[in-house]
Amino acid sequence: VEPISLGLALAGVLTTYISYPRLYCLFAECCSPKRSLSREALQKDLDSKLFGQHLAKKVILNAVFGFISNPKPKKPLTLSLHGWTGTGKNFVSKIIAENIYKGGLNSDYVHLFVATLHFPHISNITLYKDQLQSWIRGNVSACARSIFIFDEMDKMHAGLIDAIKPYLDYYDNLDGVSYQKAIFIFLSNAGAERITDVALDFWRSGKQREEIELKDMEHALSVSAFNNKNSGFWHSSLIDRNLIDYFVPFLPLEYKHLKMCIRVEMQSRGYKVDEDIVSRVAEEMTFFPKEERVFSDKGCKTVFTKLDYYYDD
Ligand SMILES: Nc1ncnc2c1ncn2[C@@H]1O[C@H](COP(=O)(O)OP(=O)(O)OP(=O)(O)O)[C@@H](O)[C@H]1O
Repeated sequence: VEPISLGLALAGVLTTYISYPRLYCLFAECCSPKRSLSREALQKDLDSKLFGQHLAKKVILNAVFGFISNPKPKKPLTLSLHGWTGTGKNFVSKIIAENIYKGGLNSDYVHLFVATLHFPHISNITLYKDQLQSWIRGNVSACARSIFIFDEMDKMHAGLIDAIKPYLDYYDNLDGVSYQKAIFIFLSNAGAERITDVALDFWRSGKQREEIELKDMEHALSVSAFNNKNSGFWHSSLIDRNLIDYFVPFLPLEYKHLKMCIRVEMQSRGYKVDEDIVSRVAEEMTFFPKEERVFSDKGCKTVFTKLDYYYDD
């Protein structure tokens, strides 16, 4: 190919890319993808991948889809996910991220903060506050539809989260930046005991777990519970100002849910599902309360490493 023709061809491709951003976004990741979130795809993902969390599924599907479909939200979407360890809080954040951005958690527009990793020293709190503010400001300036996930919120110093309070509020813009299209997801174990109490009451009275309704969890996730000194709750000021849109309860997982997690893992490793191994791995887990052994201590968290023992060749 002669250089002039090649140059013209390249220029043509470049012009097409610039004039048709939609075409460009087919090949590279874009902020605020034109292809808006598909409710069906998100629902399918939640139904097929997330086990034992009927309440979380419903709230998340409606909250995320409603927010993304709204062209002019008045404030960013703020979800606070609560529950026992290993019940799917990080996992669901990943599903949300993947349904909005192709790259999921690895997308340039999705940012994960882990309290003990990114903000370990209380003595550096002033520095962390400045860093967090400028990090969020910078990322939202670059992409309004940025997603921020804060893990281990109950281990985060309360003063630190106050630094992002203005960004979660109903401002059209702050210093020229609008945060109204951003999504903030907070993960914590706060309230897990109370959620478990409700689930246990249902189990003891012979009711189906799926009969638990959000209103049954109201007390478990009530402001008074979180403002209780012993609850370790971190964001009472965010609650006072009604800046959290949804409190999402994650129920403790039962034996049958562990088996579902193990089957998925076997399949993803390319093994044929062996029900005997599934039961043996699930039985190795520890359950509580001691007498009834209903809920898994670690949710689905360590089932995967236990599986290694059976496939060590
Ligand atoms: N409800 C669930 N349905 C399907 N898989 C699950 C569920 N809960 C957990 N898992 C599996 O277990 C892994 C660990 O769970 P995850 O990290 O989401 O727990 P978590 O609730 O965020 O726990 P922690 O509070 O300790 O951070 C997930 O990556 C997923 O593979």
